Amino acid sequence: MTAKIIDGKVIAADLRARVAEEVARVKRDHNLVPGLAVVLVGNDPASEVYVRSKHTQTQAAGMASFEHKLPADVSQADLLAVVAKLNRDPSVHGILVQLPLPKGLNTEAVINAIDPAKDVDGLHPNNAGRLAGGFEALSPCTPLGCIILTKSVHPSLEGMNAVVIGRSNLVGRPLVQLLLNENATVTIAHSRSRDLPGIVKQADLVYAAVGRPEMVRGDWLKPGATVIDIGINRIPKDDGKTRLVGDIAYQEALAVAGAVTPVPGGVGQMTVACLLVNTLRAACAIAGLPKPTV
Ligand SMILES: NC(=O)C1=CN([C@@H]2O[C@H](COP(=O)(O)OP(=O)(O)OC[C@H]3O[C@@H](n4cnc5c(N)ncnc54)[C@H](OP(=O)(O)O)[C@@H]3O)[C@@H](O)[C@H]2O)C=CC1
Ligand SMILES: Nc1nc(=O)c2c([nH]1)NC[C@@H]1CN(c3ccc(C(=O)N[C@@H](CCC(=O)O)C(=O)O)cc3)C=[N+]21
Repeated sequence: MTAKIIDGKVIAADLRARVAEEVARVKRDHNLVPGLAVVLVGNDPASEVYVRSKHTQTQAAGMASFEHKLPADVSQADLLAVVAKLNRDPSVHGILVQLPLPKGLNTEAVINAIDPAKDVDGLHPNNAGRLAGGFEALSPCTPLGCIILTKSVHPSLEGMNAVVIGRSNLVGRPLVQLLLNENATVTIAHSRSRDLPGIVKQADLVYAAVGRPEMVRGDWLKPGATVIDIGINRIPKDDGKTRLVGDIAYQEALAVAGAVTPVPGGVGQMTVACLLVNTLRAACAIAGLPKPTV
């Protein structure tokens, strides 16, 4: 058996095209140009790659893109002042502060300072709490992308056994909430879980958001399972360059699973596309317009 490869590139491109159509519509009918501001502190090369692709794709969708690069030694007060300015700026509808922040900065205070209406990362406690309560909320982009990729294989997740490995505020926890909203039965695993292979064996849907290269082995999987690999790990190659691998042993998974997402070309593609969706949604909500159809 060889698993279906879920093509994040194609699904993300389709989503971005639908966002671009809606952006053109709100521009034409309401003179509204959704704007996304990204704040990058320091110069982590991986973050710079992500921020650049976000910038290109935001503009390609017809939205405004603003970048704020701050030195790694920026003070907490100066960073908070940038956030406050973006909160007040009417051309900005989405604010993303790239994480992790350099040591010495208080991440929680920075997230709390973002206007929840512009919190396109869904990290502000208002949004995280609303999501956990089952209320409408801006939800984190990576989990949103995971749900879309899963539904490309299983249009309904009702009653399926899902295992989420990882419980971060950015990925694992919000993914659990979105899966509950889809009526899946959800198990949450983490570094203190016992018998992870045994837990994964029960799952129709496996989500790995750990940050450990190829941790989930093929023989952990239930045959036919749908496997969504969220991990992005940079591994050194012999030629001095690096390659990306996920948290799942991809070649092994292909032989056992029903469907698998590749890394790169899977979840990462969806994260950026969903950021555009959230920015469009935030812009419409702030402007008092009806919810967009994407
Ligand atoms: N594709 C994309 O768009 C994105 C990819 N990522 C990638 O996803 C991965 C996870 O990111 P993030 O959630 O931010 O990472 P965090 O480091 O915040 O969280 C990792 C989680 O994995 C758990 N964990 C660590 N070791 C083990 C283990 N041996 N067994 C089981 N669980 C373990 C931790 O458990 P505990 O809570 O007990 O410490 C924690 O909950 C990374 O590779 C990151 O690069 C992240 C964001 C977006
Ligand atoms: N506030 C905040 N929000 C985030 O959503 C956030 C963050 N901080 N910090 C870092 C992580 C990581 N992340 C990725 C997004 C896209 C790709 C992506 O586009 N990946 C491509 C490949 C990129 C490459 O080749 O390097 C792919 O998987 O196909 C990867 C990783 C968002 N994150």
